[in-house]
Amino acid sequence: MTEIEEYRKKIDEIDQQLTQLFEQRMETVKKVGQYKKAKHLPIYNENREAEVISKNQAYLVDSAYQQGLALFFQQLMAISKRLQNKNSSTEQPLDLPFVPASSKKTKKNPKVGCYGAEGSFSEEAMLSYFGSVEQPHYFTKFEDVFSAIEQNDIDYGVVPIENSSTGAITKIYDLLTQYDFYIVGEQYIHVDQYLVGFQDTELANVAEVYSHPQGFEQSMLFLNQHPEWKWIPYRSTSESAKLVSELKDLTKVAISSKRAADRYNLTVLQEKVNDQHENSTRFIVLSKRLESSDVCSKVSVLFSIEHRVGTLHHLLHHFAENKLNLIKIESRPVANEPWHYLFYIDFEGNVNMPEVQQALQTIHQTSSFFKVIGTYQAAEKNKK
Ligand SMILES: O=C(O)C(=O)C[C@]1(C(=O)O)C=C[C@@H](O)C=C1
Repeated sequence: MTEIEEYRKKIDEIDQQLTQLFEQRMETVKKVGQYKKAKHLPIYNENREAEVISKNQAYLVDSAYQQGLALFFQQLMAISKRLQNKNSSTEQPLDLPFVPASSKKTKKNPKVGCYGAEGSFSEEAMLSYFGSVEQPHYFTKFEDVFSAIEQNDIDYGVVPIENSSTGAITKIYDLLTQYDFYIVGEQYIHVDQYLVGFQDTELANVAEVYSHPQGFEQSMLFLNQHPEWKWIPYRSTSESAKLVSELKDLTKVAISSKRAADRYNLTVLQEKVNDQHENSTRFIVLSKRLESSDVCSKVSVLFSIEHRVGTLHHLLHHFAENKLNLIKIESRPVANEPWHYLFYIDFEGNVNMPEVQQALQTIHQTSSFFKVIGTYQAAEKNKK
């Protein structure tokens, strides 16, 4: 027998013992599960799990294995919880207030609104998503879209949530926690920013440039070439174009879409001033109701966890365990609780898939706060 064969023989013997012990442990875990079911106790017991890990770490002779052993027991207990869950009928399926979704094309004259004015990127996203909209509503501030949904002035609201160059639009994430709404759709829009003004405006005479902070942020390289210009942040890029058009002052320009320039009779002074050529924004469609159908291929959840080492790792692990592809994670501070965070996760799947149900169930049990904030059809990313 070669040296490696001898080692492997030894490993095989150890594995056989481990397997026997694993089976014994699972049989016992099953009994604990039955006990918990009878006594209406929750499956997940955070303190007991911490105790199992620390107790066994203390048995180690070589402390270099501490972390590895902790991971080993975390995995083992994750298997236990799955087993207990499977054998327990007291576990309520996640109580999600779904309404069956009709196709977005067949919705009967919904009242729809978007952030920004006519000519805005949000309007473009709204029209791309819904096809056409009868009497669209326009809102100056992100929050206005949310309160219009709240007051039933509109059934659906379209807002930007993320830009490919500048990242998350954090205000929207915060509003998603403040309002109890759901994401029912998404739309990507290719974004090119334009410097717009009057036909007779000369760049050398410009004193002020108006835009939404996102417009400035996406066009930094261009703006840095004109350090003498004063940046005036305004409600949205489209409203900046509208304002410049109304002010009729050749020293004032705006950064906006070409559509907004056309809408407010302005001229393009400089094309595509955005830093990154591949610049696109992801918009979400919000509603008071959680809609779901077979075509939904993406799920968004919001949760918070205990402020302890390893909790996030432990929770994210449930996605991998259920072979679910995580698309995005975003964290936002919890209001009035310094250094505590809310996590937003988008992942691929449909809520009817058993592995999605399983992951949602476990995350629900493991997190201190949990909400499914949307199920929807993933949109095409490279929409120009
Ligand atoms: O001790 C329990 O309460 C169990 O259900 C067993 C077990 C384990 O596998 O050790 C499983 C899940 C709990 O979260 C804690 C521990």
